[in-house]
Amino acid sequence: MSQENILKVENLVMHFGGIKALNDVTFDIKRGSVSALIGPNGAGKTTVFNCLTGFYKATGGKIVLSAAGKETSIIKVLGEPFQVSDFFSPIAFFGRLKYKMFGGSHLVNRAGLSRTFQNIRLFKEMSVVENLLVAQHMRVNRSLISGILNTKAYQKSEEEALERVFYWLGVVDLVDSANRLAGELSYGQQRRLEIARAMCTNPEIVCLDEPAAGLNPSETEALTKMIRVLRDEHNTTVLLIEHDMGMVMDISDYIVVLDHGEVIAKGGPDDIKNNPKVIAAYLGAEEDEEVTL
Ligand SMILES: Nc1ncnc2c1ncn2[C@@H]1O[C@H](COP(=O)(O)OP(=O)(O)OP(=O)(O)O)[C@@H](O)[C@H]1O
Repeated sequence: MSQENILKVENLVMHFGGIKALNDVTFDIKRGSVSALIGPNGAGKTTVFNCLTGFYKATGGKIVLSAAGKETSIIKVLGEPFQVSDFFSPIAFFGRLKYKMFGGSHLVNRAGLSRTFQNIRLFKEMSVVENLLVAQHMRVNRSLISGILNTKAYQKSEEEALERVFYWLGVVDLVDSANRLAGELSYGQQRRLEIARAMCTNPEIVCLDEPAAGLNPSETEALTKMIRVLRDEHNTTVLLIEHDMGMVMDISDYIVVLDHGEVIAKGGPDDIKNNPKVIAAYLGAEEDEEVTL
């Protein structure tokens, strides 16, 4: 994969019984970009996110993440079915067995990809700080012996985790709410906390599922600035699903449009705005009708 692309999705297929949610979805995401996945309701956007982040095991296709200095096949680390050829190659067999036993979405996160959810999923009975500490459990020193002996290395690891918490709370403007329960925060604050939680795992690419849903215009504007900060000051690639077209066109370097589980257009905001197929998909308009997004 070219160094320019952080994510390569090739011929992705996802079936739920008889429902073909995704059919041959192919796109690349450039490192350091803000990209958007858009499309009408039911187009398959969240299903793509769920396949990328390991919540679903795709029925077919390839997803390759180029982060943390290596290429990771997301479908492989989730545990693929055995192939007949594995029985002639012990290396291939044990490679697949390892991921069947120990693979999962935690490895996708460790490989450098994290996400937020369309329906906020915070630990509402825990404080803001605790939510961000829990998110880091894969990165901190988890040795039982070190914990019991409270070793220097253990203390240092805890201090670093706390520093990361306050760093990201600063970025999302929630330092003043650090000790409040997550469930007490306003909707917009909870959305920002979800972003901070995703960023605490130090991802190279973050997938935001409808980050502006339910936000008022000034909150959406603040969110737009925050996403630019992630890209420009933290070198994080951002892939978002969003229905707010004003925000998508304003912030995106690249847009992929899905309809009925298929990619119907890809390109910059100007190409997408004027693409008759996209207009037709969104507005149910005829392709030659004069409608703009
Ligand atoms: N777990 C599931 N089981 C069965 N069908 C599913 C499942 N998840 C998604 N689908 C189906 O896949 C299709 C795509 O759904 P998806 O949620 O990905 O669309 P979307 O583009 O994210 O829509 P929205 O903008 O409304 O969130 C829909 O027909 C949906 O019913």
